[in-house]
Amino acid sequence: MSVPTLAICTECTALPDDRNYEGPTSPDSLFDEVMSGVSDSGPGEIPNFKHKHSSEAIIAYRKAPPIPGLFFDPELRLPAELADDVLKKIMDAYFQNENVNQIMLFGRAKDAATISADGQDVLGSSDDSGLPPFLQSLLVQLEKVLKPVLPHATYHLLFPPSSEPARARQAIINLYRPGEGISPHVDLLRRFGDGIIGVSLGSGCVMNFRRECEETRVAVPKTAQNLDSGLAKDGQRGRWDLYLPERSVLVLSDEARYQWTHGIEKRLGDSVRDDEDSVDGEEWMERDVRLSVTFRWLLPGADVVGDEDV
Ligand SMILES: O=C(O)CCC(=O)C(=O)O
Ligand SMILES: [Fe+2]
Repeated sequence: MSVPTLAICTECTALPDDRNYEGPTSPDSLFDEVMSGVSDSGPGEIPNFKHKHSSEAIIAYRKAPPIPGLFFDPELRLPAELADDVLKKIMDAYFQNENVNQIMLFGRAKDAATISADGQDVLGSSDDSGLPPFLQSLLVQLEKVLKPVLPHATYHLLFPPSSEPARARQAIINLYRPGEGISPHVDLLRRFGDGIIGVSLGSGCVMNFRRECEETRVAVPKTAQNLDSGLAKDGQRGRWDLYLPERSVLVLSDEARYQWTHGIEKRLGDSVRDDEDSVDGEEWMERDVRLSVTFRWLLPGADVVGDEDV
C-alpha cells in the first residue's frame, strides 16, 4: 500500500459579518450546534476591563485544572527558535490577507508502507505526509517533548506506532487578534477522534473549560452558581480557566475532549494567578496576536471537507 497523495486543503474562511463573531470562524470545531449564551457583544464591544460580566470574575490559573484527560504543564514550552519559525512561516503563507483568520490543512500519518526494510521510519515517526514541512517539524518536536510527560496511552493516541494503519490528521490554524475569542464548544464528535493537541504561538490567552450536562449534552449553563463560585450542583467545579502562555502545549483527551467544552472569551487581556492556593495577587496579561495550531485525528470517512453529515 502506498502513502496516499498529498491532501493539502487551504480552505480559508473569511470573517463573517454578524454580531456573534468572536474571532476565528470554526465550523469544523463546533459541536453539532453552537452553544447558546456565549457571545453577548459584537466585535465592536470588546470588554476591556476585568469584572464587567460575572464570567469575568473567574480568575484563570497557570496550573492545569484537574480535568481527566487534560494535560498541560505551564513549564513545558516549545523552543523559541522553532516557535518563531513556525509562526513566521504560517503568517507568511496563510495570513497575508487580513480577512483570513482560519486555515485547515490535512495530512496523513505514515503507516507501515513508509517504513524501510530494516524497520526504520523513512519519514520520521511524526512525518505527516501532506502537511507543510514546518508543521511536520512542529509535530516531531511535539512528539519529543510530550513523550516524557504524557501517560503512555495518551502518547500512543497522539503518536501511534507506525505498525498501526495510517490515519488522516487535520491541522487547524486560528488567528486571534486581541479582543477575539472562540465560542465554547466540543470539537465535532462525528468528525474528529480522541486526542487533540493545541499549541499557542505569539501570545498567551485564557482558555475556559465548562463541564457539559451529561443528559442534555449542552454546556453547563452560565448561572451564578456555576460561574461565580465555579461550582456545579454536585459540588465539583463546572468551570476552570487556564492560562495558555505563548509556546505552550495543551492536550485534550477522554473526558476533557468529550465532556467539557473549551472556549476563549473575547478580551484584550486576562487576570491570571498561579493556582487556587496562590497567595500572590493576580497578574493582568495583555493579549497580543495569537496563533493556535490544533492537531486532531479525522475519523474514518470524515476526511471529506465540508461534509457535515459524516
Ligand atoms: O485557539 C485555540 O487554542 C483553540 C481552537 C479550537 O478550539 C478549535 O479550533 O477547535
Ligand atoms: Fe476546539
